[in-house]
Amino acid sequence: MTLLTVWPDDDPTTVLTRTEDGDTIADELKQLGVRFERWPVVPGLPAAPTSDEVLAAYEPYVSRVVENEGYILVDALHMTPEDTDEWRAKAAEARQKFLNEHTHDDDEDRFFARGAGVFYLHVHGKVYAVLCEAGDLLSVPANTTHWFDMGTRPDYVSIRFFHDEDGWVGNFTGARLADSFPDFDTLARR
Ligand SMILES: CSCCC(=O)/C(O)=C/O
Ligand SMILES: [Fe+2]
Ligand code: NI
Repeated sequence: MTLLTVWPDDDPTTVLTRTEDGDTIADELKQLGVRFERWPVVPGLPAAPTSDEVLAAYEPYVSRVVENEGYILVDALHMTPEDTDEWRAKAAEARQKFLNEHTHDDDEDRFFARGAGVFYLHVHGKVYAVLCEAGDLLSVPANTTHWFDMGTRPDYVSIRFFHDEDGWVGNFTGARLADSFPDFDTLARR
């Protein structure tokens, strides 16, 4: 289940909000300008799908977001566990990059077609951790300070939407709050 946990940004031991209720999560996030939606999960995607396979499966939903939000580039990323040291090294490197707090000049719309990941939004002196699971769309507005944890064994397929041809560009703040707050493995284990 999707999970929202909120802490003061200077006290990861004090939980201000913890909810798995989709409507409550959507309402809380709306106050930050963040869109949260749930789409029906399409079964039968390959373990390591191509972008085209993922986009075809979710075509009507993807088209609606593209039309409503004016996106010009859409792709799908996947992390599919492999039992090799090479894969584990690649996964650890990918994880570390997104654990660094950053912003984007573009909105960050992500739909999870499989698996899970946690977006940590650092806004108004609080940290909002959204554990997204398959079927969740999260739209983080441009310039929102955040980090992302895919966990120690990343396993997800995510559709990404962009307003320009440059694709993913992160502006790193240099902060590393990720080391103080419960990580993906901890939140997903509940
Ligand atoms: C779930 S897609 C990979 C994460 C990403 O693109 C990002 O910017 C996280 O903050
Ligand atoms: Fe990001
Ligand atoms: Ni691949």
